[in-house]
Amino acid sequence: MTSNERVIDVTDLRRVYGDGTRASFEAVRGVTFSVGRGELFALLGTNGAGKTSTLELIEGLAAPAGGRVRVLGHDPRAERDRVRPRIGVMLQDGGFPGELTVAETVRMWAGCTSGARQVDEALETVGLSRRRKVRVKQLSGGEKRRLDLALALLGRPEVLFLDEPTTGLDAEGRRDTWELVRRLRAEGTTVLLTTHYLEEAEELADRLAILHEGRIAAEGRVDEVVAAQPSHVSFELPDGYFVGDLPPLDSLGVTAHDVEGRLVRLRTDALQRAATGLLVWARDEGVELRRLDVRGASLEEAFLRIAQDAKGAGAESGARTKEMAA
Ligand SMILES: Nc1ncnc2c1ncn2[C@@H]1O[C@H](COP(=O)(O)OP(=O)(O)OP(=O)(O)O)[C@@H](O)[C@H]1O
Repeated sequence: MTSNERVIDVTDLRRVYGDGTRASFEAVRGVTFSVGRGELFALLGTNGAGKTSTLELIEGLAAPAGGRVRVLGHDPRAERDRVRPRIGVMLQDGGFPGELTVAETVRMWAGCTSGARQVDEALETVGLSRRRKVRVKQLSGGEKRRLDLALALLGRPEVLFLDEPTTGLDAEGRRDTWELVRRLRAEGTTVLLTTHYLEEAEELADRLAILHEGRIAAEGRVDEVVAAQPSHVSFELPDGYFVGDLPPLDSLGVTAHDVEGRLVRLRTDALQRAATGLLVWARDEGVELRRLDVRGASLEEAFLRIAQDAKGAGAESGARTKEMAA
């Protein structure tokens, strides 16, 4: 369920590390996007792309070097008192005292949260009830992530920020968290999450942005981002045939091809036309296309391509400049 209300609105956001006296680094370089009420927006990106840096600006934990952030219509930093009670934040590392038990940690946190859930309910929600008496330092990495999530949910937030919520969870834990996030979203919670897992974005996100080196390289619904990528067909040339014997490749909608030994790889934006044309040709010739592989574009491919393209273009990557800090 989404609406036109922009619950999160980010315009030309910039973040610079360093104080200008040493080499500074611009980690977020003009990021713009918005998230509607009840929507789940995923920020994807390679290591160091700027996901956490962006999230922290939106959470009001750091001041932007440029641009504008609004959460629920307010500046999350200047108007922290108006924003903080309505949001839930799950950081990458909650940093809770290791000596406290799980239940004590939740109780302590609840003391600072208005309208907090009961401790039992909070632990039940994330599947930690049986670990309530265990000290935080004895929890596994995945259990710590669940505790972080329980604390983010304590105040029944309207807007939930999740920084890599399933890192360190096993497959079942990840599914459980996805289920919980889906439930929260169905109840109307707006969610902004960062993740390394493409499957997680595919499973959960209404829309996503792929960040690369501090900029948004692609944005939209999963199907829109994927549709911008080519599909692939590959097969082995039948004995005695050459590429020139195939039907004209442009008539099949093929945009690029390469040949390695007998293996032919085609790229196309018209997968059905290319596949049908080849199969009809093979049938008419009475030959078999061995090792035939017909593959639609995927989010993974979009992601890898963006990273690769940027690597090719990226002499400026990692540029550290002083003037950016100004
Ligand atoms: N405190 C800091 N001082 C200087 N540079 C920093 C600091 N924190 C992050 N950076 C740099 O900013 C860039 C973006 O980091 P950020 O943690 O936002 O990326 P990320 O996309 O969240 O990465 P990851 O997926 O690895 O968590 C990286 O190049 C990182 O080295």
